[in-house]
Amino acid sequence: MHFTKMEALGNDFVVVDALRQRPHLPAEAVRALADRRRGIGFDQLLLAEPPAHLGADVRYRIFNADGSEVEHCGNGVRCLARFLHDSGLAPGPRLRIETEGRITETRLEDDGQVAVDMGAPALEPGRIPLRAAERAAAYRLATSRGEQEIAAVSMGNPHAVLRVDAVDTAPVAQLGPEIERHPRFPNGVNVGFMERVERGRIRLRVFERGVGETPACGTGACAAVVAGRLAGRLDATVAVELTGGTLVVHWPGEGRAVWMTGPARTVFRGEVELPGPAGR
Ligand SMILES: N[C@@H](CCC[C@H](N)C(=O)O)C(=O)O
Repeated sequence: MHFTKMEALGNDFVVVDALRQRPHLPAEAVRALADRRRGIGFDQLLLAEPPAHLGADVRYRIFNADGSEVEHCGNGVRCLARFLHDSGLAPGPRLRIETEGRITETRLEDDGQVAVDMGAPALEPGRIPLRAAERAAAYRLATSRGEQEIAAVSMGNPHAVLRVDAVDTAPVAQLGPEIERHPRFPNGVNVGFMERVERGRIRLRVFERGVGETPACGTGACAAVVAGRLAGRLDATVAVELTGGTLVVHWPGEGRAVWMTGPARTVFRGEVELPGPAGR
């Protein structure tokens, strides 16, 4: 299978062109390829397929390193736009990319950055999904470290956002996996730890569902800005400083789309033998 290894702020991807090849990629093959010693290594595998929706340039599917298929990936969609452009599959600077049930518009900027319209966030518990009687600005979750207050946001995929005083000492490794699989989130959840620095700047670490802590998470950055804006603590444009670098997120407010801008880069291209039925 031919593939392209890409990264955005250290969040890394294997992009597979399934327009010109037809790889068979069951969950165990994705897990084997994700292995950083025995495979290629990545946070997500992105599969570019022919679009099902009229007016879309391409459809793409997203698989976490644990083999689970998910709904959206903010850094991934920027890498996919860069891949489609650089490989000549969609040469224009503006693309319409189809993911599960939504069209995402991307724009390649003159300075090499990629901007993406991430759509409007969903905040109703049923759409996240979160088990809660009604929508609230904050929910209380029982954890082994006591009750935690979280905001819950769907950017197409589910996010819990916790406010912390200092992101460097936040209990990401302890609370991340616990909240990721908390019974209140029936589909699991990505967990963001957000430190507000000023109205236009936050620091963020994200424990990604199906992966673990990553250097950057695009949908996580958007969810954190939405949560901070709804709490009245952030301006419409925010620099989100993640471990791997900075994303700029712009959200005018409820009912409006979130825009995110940041880098997306090809690291190398390669060919890999797909793991056989016995995983060899
Ligand atoms: N890296 C991502 C998010 C990928 C999906 C996530 N782990 C999930 O399970 O929803 C991003 O940049 O948004």
